[in-house]
Amino acid sequence: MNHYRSLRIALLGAGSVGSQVARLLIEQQHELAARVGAPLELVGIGVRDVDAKRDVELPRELLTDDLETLVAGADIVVELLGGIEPARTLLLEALAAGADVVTANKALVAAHGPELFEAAAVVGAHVAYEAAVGGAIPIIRPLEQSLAGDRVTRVMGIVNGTTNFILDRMHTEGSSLEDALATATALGYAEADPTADIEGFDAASKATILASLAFHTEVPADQVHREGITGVTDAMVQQAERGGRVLKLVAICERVAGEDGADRVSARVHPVSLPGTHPLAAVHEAMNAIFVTAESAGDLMFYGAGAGGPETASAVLGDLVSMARRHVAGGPGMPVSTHANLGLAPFADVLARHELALTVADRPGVLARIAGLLSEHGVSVESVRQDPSDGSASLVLGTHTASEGRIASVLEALEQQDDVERIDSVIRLID
Ligand SMILES: NC(=O)C1=CN([C@@H]2O[C@H](COP(=O)(O)OP(=O)(O)OC[C@H]3O[C@@H](n4cnc5c(N)ncnc54)[C@H](O)[C@@H]3O)[C@@H](O)[C@H]2O)C=CC1
Ligand SMILES: N[C@@H](CC=O)C(=O)O
Ligand code: NA
Repeated sequence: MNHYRSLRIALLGAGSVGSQVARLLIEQQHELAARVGAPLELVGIGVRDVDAKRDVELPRELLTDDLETLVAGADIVVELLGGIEPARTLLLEALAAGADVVTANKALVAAHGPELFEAAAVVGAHVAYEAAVGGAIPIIRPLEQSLAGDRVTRVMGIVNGTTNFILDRMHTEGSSLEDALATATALGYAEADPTADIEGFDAASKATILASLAFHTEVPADQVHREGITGVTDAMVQQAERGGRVLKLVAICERVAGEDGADRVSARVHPVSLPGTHPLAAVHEAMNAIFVTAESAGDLMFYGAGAGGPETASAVLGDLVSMARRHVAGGPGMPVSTHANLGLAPFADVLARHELALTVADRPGVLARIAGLLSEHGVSVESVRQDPSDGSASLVLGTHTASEGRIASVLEALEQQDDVERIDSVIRLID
């Protein structure tokens, strides 16, 4: 039986995720109340246009375009608007009034997390954001709580459903990036502005969040090296396939030892080419998979739906139940841990193997000259493939492990080389 008063839930946004959260809150209200020990009363749903047509039918009397007033009376505010403003201001107002906050907004948490956490700490409230990374996959809570006693060394994986969907369709169906993006958008996976997905901003926001949690360090979003998938061509997809490989967009967050012996954090997002037998190669459609390596726990793998309305709503409701239980039981929100305060490793120091595809003049000694140029920059060649065609040749060079800085200077030098007609592609290799 519930003896606690109803908890007032204000929902901001009724798009792909928000409409599903509203539906589930209404359909499962008795079950949720039993789990929390108090009824969860959806007091309003903040929308732009109360008369807009929606896929999910929502009670008209709950819809309002006055988001400020809605937030003012709430115990828990669930933000599913996306973007920075007005989400940031509304959540700061909610926290200042003592409400807990649940959000799926990785862009906001990555850019303004510390400000929100600080505002929550002042009033003993909490900001929960499980849905912000990996959609339905529990990954925030494992890093924040389950692994709080371990020393995480690496978090790596596929964290953007839209780009995984696109690359998967390019491989399996020969789709174009544009067509596959249109399908991903129709399925509710893409951001309101899908540039965030395809240019890697969304994955970089998630890398910021993962690295900050894993390494107990504030990692500013602009310190995450970011490359999206707009440079991935059909030719690159085919070239990967010829080698039995698959292209994926990955986020890699690592604790690395600097030359002075001090640990630093490296966080980066870019496409990689990995063997068809790699576990990440089996992550299809909009699924996500995240590997966490910790000193005592060893390797852990988290896999599931990284995007989608109902899937993401599951993580939002999980946070909501948890926040609601805290209201019933009492006690302050959990503090955010940034005690390690590690420095950030320069991207130029990151080590990787690369595959360079070049179109070169088909004349004697080219290969030797190019290999010599790489060697002058401290990069050694591990493998070479050459296909002659009409006076020029396509050359695919696999390098041994080299720093990103050395590879950048090799690419600059290749641009100047008379033998090199063009650099067709550069992709990092994962084994
Ligand atoms: N769609 C997905 O698979 C996932 C989305 N997220 C995050 O969840 C949040 C919501 O995403 P979606 O539901 O996909 O977006 P959406 O674009 O489908 O929904 C957002 C809704 O908020 C409304 N909105 C935006 N600004 C508003 C304002 N100022 N006043 C009133 N209404 C406003 C929009 O009109 C839209 O209906 C975003 O932060 C997104 O990054 C997180 C994980 C997965
Ligand atoms: N647009 C995002 C949604 C989930 O975070 C994605 O495609 O992963
Ligand atoms: Na999640």
